[in-house]
Amino acid sequence: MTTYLGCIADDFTGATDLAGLLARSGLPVSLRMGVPDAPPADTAPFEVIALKCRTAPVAEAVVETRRALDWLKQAGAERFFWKYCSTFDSTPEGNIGPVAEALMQALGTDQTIYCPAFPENGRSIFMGNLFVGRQPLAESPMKDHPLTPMRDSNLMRLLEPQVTRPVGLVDRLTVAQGADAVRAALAALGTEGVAHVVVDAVANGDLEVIAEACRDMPLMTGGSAVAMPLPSLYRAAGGMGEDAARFDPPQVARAAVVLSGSCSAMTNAQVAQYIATGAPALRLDPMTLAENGHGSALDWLASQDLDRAPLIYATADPDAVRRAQEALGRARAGEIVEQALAACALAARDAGARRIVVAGGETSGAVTQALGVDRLDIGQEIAPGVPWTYCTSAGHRLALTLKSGNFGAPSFFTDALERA
Ligand SMILES: Nc1ncnc2c1ncn2[C@@H]1O[C@H](COP(=O)(O)OP(=O)(O)OP(=O)(O)O)[C@@H](O)[C@H]1O
Ligand SMILES: O=C(O)[C@@H](O)C(=O)CO
Repeated sequence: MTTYLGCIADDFTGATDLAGLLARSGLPVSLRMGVPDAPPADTAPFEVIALKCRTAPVAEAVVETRRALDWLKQAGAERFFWKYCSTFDSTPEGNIGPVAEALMQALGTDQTIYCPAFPENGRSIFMGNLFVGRQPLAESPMKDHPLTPMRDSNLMRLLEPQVTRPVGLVDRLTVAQGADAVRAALAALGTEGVAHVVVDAVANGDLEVIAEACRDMPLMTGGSAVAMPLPSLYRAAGGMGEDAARFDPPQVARAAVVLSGSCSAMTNAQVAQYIATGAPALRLDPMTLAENGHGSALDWLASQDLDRAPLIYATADPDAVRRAQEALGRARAGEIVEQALAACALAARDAGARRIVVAGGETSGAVTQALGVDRLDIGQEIAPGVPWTYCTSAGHRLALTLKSGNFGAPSFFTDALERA
């Protein structure tokens, strides 16, 4: 099947978020975990490749995204989307800007847009400043993120040190005038040599305007929501087969496990609420893991009734995360936890778990890699940007949900388990 849009996501929860929003169109979306080794076959109109490169060294992220681009080109895609976090998570070195520049160069294009807005999840952009709910990004809980603390809310200032060419803005006043005004503003910026354009959006209507204005750009970049209108726009333009069947989720056994490595404020609330329901829960402490390994977590898991969906979590408040990072280093603390949760996922699968709920993008990357999952089919959305997905791991059909740190209601874990 022709691929209309080739998407590259910088983490695994971000990729399921994007795939879930594209799938709202009813058109088939295929999500590949990492760049497939085999050349494209059995492709969908919307292909998403999930990478784990949000916090990778810049050179590594550029190489991986270029490989993904080549695969998507081979699949026939002519337009591309670079998906990063709706809270613009990146280190001062990158990787959002350097990857965008590398993709632009490979595609021979001089301009792209940056629109991480996701109004349904409270992310809006006004005058180039990103808000999380009513708080500027740098005053939101994102200031304490374990890997990418966000200490500035201005997207132009965040992007400038990451790119070599000029950065500009199309503001909300222009977006409010419609797609032609956005196109004209982009063209005017283009004549001034502005390659990287942040575009304001505060509501889904703004995203529809922006998508309409930018749908023919070789490369768009942003959060998932600005891509959401694209399937309908491409379908309306004609030429897209209507016969592609929507994915029909399989029945999976009830046995489940919940694995949480996200330390976001929302995941902290979700863990607390799930424990309050009486669910069995085990807290992992990075310092203890560093000293003793994760054997005792596996022993605990082996003693659990998986029909009660036990929770294993390293989720902690910012002070506890800081203490662990001071003792072990930021990257090492993260890795130890990711390895432990990945080992728990494998053990749970081998013990019969067929529904696995994972919280956190890096954590999801570690878990899906451990499970050897290379492709996910997109099922029902549990919360905006968090669908159930289905895959095969060691011959077992599994339902997997990869929850972005900040997404979902406080009742998310129960909500998820009630819906698959
Ligand atoms: N108690 C802890 N102390 C230090 N680091 C931790 C702790 N618990 C988890 N981590 C690490 O923090 C990181 C959390 O990142 P992750 O991407 O999984 O969650 P997130 O950023 O909230 O999710 P998303 O990227 O979807 O928004 C992981 O590397 C995880 O291993
Ligand atoms: O855009 C978001 O907020 C999420 O899809 C994400 O990328 C979390 O890692």
